[in-house]
Amino acid sequence: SHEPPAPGLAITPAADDTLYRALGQREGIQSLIRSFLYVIADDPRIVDQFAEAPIDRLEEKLNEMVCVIAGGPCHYSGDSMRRVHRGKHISNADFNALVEDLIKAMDREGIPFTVQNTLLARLAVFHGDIVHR
Ligand code: HEM
Repeated sequence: SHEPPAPGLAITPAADDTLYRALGQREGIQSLIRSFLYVIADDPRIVDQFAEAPIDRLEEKLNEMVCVIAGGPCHYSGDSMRRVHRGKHISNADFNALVEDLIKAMDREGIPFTVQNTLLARLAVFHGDIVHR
């Protein structure tokens, strides 16, 4: 019999809420995630990989995840990054495309460069749980 796979990196709260406030709290994050999903929907490099994804759930879980890692008063109720992306054969190119889409969405939302980089750094730690799983 097999052991269940390790869940991967936990989605843990930030030490303080600086990033959460810089992103415009719950409303700012909601607006960002909405823009992000529109940019992905318009990206021929990766949109097909989301064809069967439950978009309402994805939107909710992305909101929760970004809120938590930004230090906001939220709870992440989704699955681990390793579990949710397992078997999807996501490549580095896919990952980079998604990061570019997030940057485009952050630009549209008027999020300053330094704030963008802080969020990207906190998401980058999940690369190993998402790519080639
Ligand atoms: C930093 C990068 C990423 C983050 C933070 C992220 C985050 C998430 C989250 C929070 C969910 C929802 C989890 C749940 O429903 O419990 C999800 C689902 C999903 N992600 Fe990602 N993701 C990333 C990269 C990618 C990439 C590069 C792809 C493919 C190009 C991808 C494809 C998907 C798909 C298809 C789902 C839906 C899974 C399903 O329920 O069928 N993700 N992701």
